[in-house]
Amino acid sequence: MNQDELKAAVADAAIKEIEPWLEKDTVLGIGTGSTANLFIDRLGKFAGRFKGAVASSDASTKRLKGLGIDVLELNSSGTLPFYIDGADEVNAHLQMIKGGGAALTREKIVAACAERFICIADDSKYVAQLGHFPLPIEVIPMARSYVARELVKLGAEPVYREGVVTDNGNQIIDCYDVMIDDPKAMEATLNGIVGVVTNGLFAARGADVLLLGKEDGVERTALR
Ligand SMILES: O=C[C@H](O)[C@H](O)[C@H](O)COP(=O)(O)O
Repeated sequence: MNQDELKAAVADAAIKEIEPWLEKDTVLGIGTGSTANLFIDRLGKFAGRFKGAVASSDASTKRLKGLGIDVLELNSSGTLPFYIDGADEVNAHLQMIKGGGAALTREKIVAACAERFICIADDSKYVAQLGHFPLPIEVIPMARSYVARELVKLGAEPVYREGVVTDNGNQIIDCYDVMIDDPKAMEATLNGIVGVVTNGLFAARGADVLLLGKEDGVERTALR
């Protein structure tokens, strides 16, 4: 199976995981990216059977609406039963790096409001140690150079993702050469730099379930 087929397989598995919970008052949290898109496409056939979705990006909002799924405000949706999203890297503790598509801030907010985070990924995303994928950091534009200097002090090599403006009107710095020994500590340290809006480490709130697409099938890991 190629990578796209593995992504499709985990999207199918995620539908099976949540389908029994699709009732008239169910609101789902929905992620962003190519794997999340495959999930959204499959969710389309259930439009009308559940209340709607909270989306983590303008792109996912557009895709959901195009399939007839109502997109709701997070502030009036309360706690969501599920958040379904992909990852750029995921480890055995279901901690992740996310934000390759610059949607990390809204993803982290919607994930924080969910009872269960279901991560869907092909097995190229599975790593022993986070940090091979450059760690995205969303910054307030006027703080970009300051944040970059602070990142250098931490041993990272920050690179401005030129031309990218997030859905929140901010900018992205990608951090190369950071092997992350303690993801929770690193997440907290990066959050402490003035001007950082969000960093792409999802460690304090990682996933609860990982559906990992492998050549011999979808492997399900549940931590909670
Ligand atoms: O900002 C983007 C998100 O964090 C995505 O979930 C992540 O980049 C994975 O995307 P994909 O499924 O396209 O590999």
